[in-house]
Amino acid sequence: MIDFDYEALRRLGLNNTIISRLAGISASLPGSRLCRITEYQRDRLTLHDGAAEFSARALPRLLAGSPLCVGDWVIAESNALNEVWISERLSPMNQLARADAPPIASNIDTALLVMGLDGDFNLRRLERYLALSASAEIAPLIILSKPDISDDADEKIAALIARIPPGTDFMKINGTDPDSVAQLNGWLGAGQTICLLGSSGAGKSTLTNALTGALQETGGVRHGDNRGRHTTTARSMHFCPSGACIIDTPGLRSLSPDSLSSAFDDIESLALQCQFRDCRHDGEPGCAVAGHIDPDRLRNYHKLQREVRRNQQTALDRIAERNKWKSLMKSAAVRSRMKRG
Ligand SMILES: Nc1nc2c(ncn2[C@@H]2O[C@H](COP(=O)(O)OP(=O)(O)OP(=O)(O)O)[C@@H](O)[C@H]2O)c(=O)[nH]1
Ligand SMILES: [Zn+2]
Repeated sequence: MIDFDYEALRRLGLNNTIISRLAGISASLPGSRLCRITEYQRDRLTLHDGAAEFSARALPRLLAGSPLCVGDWVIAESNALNEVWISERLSPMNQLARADAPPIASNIDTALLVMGLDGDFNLRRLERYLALSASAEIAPLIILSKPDISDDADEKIAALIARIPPGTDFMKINGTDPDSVAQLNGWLGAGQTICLLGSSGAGKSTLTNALTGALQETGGVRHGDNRGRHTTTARSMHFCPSGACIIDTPGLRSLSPDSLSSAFDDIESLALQCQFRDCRHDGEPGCAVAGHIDPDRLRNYHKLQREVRRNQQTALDRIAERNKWKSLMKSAAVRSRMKRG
């Protein structure tokens, strides 16, 4: 017998299709529970059973099959040591996944494709996200963020309309304005699962924070969540006061130097004209980039560059870099002491 509290789990997205899939599952231990995966970070899984969230691990036999992901419905069993193990996974209704990469999220009602009306605006990238949601048969909703800081929003929206399939929903939303965010209410009914996709800096966390902001407890499920403000480093599920579940994801692919160059080819081609070959576009003399590129976009570029570098570094490289910094800081401190003294 598998225990579950329908009312509580409905707020986590449980529906009749998933329940019907329980039929084929036989639980081996008494106290087996139906749960949803709310976070997946390296080998640490977090589950919610409608009453509480807790950590769990997957039985090796599950790890051998198709990978688990946030949004999956699973059966959890506790052993005598009070460890929670995932023993079964219910086949998902749908799944956002790319070839050759772990799945992003499953059992999704709407994919929110978040794209800034600033330098983030990129119709080719948007088409990749549209293709991704179409291949999973998940309804897309395009969110054009940062309308308040865009000076050519109308032109961008005209280009968007000319490019996307007719009938594709889109809306302008300023994630920092609650009235603007309220336009999303229609998509946030109880038990709806929304997945946010978009590049780093597009405004996904801002939107998640705005949508989950209010803290309140309802029916045993923690709605409005206390993960606090975050930048997206892991895929995780958050709960809205309205009863919807939001899955926030980090930028789609782990970045490669090539993908960074193609996304920022304007910066990289201007950089060829900087006076110094190793110019960091941070106030150096003869810099061709700094004055010509939106400062926010330049900041994001630097952030992503650091990310790429970190991905390429080995642990030894990182230690060497830290030591180099330490000795630089030390000699700078000595110099300033000498100046003062
Ligand atoms: N003016 C304005 N700023 C916004 C809006 N949405 C997001 N921002 C700002 O844009 C920056 C990046 O937003 P985030 O929400 O952190 O972006 P993200 O998509 O979560 O990025 P990652 O966590 O790196 O994946 C932050 O400084 C936000 O305050 C908006 O609609 N208007
Ligand atoms: Zn420069």
